[in-house]
Amino acid sequence: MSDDMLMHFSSNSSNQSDQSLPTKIAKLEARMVGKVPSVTPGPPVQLQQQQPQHQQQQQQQPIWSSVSPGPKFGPPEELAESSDSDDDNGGEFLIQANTQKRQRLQENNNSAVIEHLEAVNDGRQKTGETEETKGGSDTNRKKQGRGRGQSNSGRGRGSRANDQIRSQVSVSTASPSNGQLENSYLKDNRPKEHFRNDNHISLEEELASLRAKVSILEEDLRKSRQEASNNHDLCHRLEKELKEHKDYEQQMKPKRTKIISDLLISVSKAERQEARMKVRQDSLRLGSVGVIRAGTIISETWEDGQMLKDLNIHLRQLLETKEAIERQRKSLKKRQSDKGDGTDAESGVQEEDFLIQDEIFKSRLVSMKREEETILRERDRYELEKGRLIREMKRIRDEDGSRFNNFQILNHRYALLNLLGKGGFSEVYKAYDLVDHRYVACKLHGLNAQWSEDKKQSYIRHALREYNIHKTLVHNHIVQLWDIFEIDQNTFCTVLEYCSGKDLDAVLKATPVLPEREARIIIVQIFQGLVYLNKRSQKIIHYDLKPGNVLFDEFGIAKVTDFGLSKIVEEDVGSQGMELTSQGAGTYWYLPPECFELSKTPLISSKVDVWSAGVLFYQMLYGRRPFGHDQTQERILREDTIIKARRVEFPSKPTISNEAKDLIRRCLTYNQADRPDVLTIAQDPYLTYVKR
Ligand SMILES: Nc1ncnc2c1ncn2[C@@H]1O[C@H](COP(=O)(O)OP(=O)(O)OP(=O)(O)O)[C@@H](O)[C@H]1O
Repeated sequence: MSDDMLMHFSSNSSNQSDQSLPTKIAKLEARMVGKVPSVTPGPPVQLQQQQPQHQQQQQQQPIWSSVSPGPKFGPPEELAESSDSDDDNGGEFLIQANTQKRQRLQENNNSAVIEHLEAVNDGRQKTGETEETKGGSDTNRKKQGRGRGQSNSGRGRGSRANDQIRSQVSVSTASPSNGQLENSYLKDNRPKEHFRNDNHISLEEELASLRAKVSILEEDLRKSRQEASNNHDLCHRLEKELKEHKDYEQQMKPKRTKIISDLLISVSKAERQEARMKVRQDSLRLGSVGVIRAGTIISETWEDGQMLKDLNIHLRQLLETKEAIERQRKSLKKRQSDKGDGTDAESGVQEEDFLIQDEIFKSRLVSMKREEETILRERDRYELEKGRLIREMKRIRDEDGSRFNNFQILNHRYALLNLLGKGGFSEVYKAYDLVDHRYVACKLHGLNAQWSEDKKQSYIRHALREYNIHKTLVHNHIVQLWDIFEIDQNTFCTVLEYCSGKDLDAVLKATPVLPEREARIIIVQIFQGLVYLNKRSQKIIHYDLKPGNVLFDEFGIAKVTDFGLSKIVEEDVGSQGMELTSQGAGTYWYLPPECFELSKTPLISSKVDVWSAGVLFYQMLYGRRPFGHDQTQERILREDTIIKARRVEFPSKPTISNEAKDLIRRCLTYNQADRPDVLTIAQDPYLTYVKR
């Protein structure tokens, strides 16, 4: 075997996955041809470079000189040309071609040998890289062929290299009669006896196992390529499918939106119908609004329904009977005292009869009292129902009169459904967010067209202020504000988290007194919301805490809402609080004494909310507000009711725990300076639920 072959092995195998394999093969081949001592481990090219050039020439000289250019191949120039395009030449051709090349190299003073080998090697590496990325393209094959010079054809890196190994190995082992090799062996002057048979066999075995390894690796490579190509196809197919899905989705979106909003509209229409039917039915029992005319003035009046009428008649009859019995009893007593000696001579009534008669009257009166109490309880219940009916009637009337009652879709996203209620300057609609797919509450703020431009601007400023405060608040016990947008010149909309439960005002109207346990968990949640407002870098005073501003979601979680009057606490504010510059129209029952200070600008702090929460808690427990319960707003102001509210009184009924009363006393501390702030009162054991 020649050095030339070694060079082939080394260069062909440079990109194999098992780097040591070609070296091994080369070493084995070298050993087989009797060059064992001259081949040291490591890439052969490197090996040759390390040797002095004259030594290389000496070693190569006999082989090259022994090979005469055969008539078949012609001059080296021709070979160089033909090798470029011919991919089908076998190993024999390669060896001869290289030999031709070598002759030329020798003529060039053998100095270009190493360069040539490096070029061949580089060319192959390059081809290997190109093929790895592009795999099997014709252009690459050509490049590869060129890169390998005459000795290589354009097949894949691994397979070509291995083919070459195979062909060259077979040349050296299976075809000892090959003229060139024969010649080289003979000229090398090495006796054939050098080859020991046993050694030869073991080397052949090793060679065979290496070949097997190579073919396994080739097979693996082929499979990996196949897999990569399959994955690529799959990826391509999935991408296509995804695009189709997206297109379909885009196409379906308007249809789906239409279906959803149609469904919502039919449900809402059914709800509207049901609500109106219920009102009609309840009106029969509980009453309705009638119209009375007095001259040109038309006013509305409430007319009780049959159930209330019957109850009232029953109650009146009961009272009349009671009065009659009282009268009877009085006359019996009179007769008894007139008789004196215990016998009514005229009527012959005995003393005992008097006593029995009186006992009958008394017993009758007691049972009538019981009956009266039952009727009164029933009437109270009807009164509550009547209140609810009146609110529902008002809501329906507001809904019928609203310009947003025709199921509009606002801002291309919010499908308006039914009216939830109407406030001072706003209508709140239940709506469906067609983008985020959830129910929301759309609060429609309408500016009165009659207002002056100044008033409109002031209202917008006010609403934007509320929005800017509210939008930053994210807490479980604060109603979330999602969005704001303009509808027209005089109307804009804020989008709020929808709370499907009643508000606390409606709850207390239906059940004026809550069990302490229920009231406690509500006030705890309100305080958690307040703590959140006071733990932010920009503290907020709600300033309008009242039952109507506490909403419940579907799970009964209480949430504070309506930040229309809230104040941002200035950073440099002292412990006494900040100046209340705009009083706002807070509800007087729930505001602390400092807010009624008229002689100077009041200083306020989070303690305002502590007072309001105390009033709320009291109201939930006792069914009435602690100060000015029966008074109008105007009267509270006129009579300085809150300014005089120095001490809170607790009714004897219902029975409330001392801990709850203590909390209320702390919240309703008259002096602002002595009253705990939100963060302090939140530590109260009654509000913490921690087992001690
Ligand atoms: N986020 C919401 N989810 C469900 N219902 C709501 C929501 N916000 C308000 N409502 C209901 O809408 C109705 C009107 O609310 P709004 O806040 O406009 O009225 P108000 O507080 O009574 O009036 P004002 O704001 O003028 O004091 C109320 O019955 C309230 O319970």
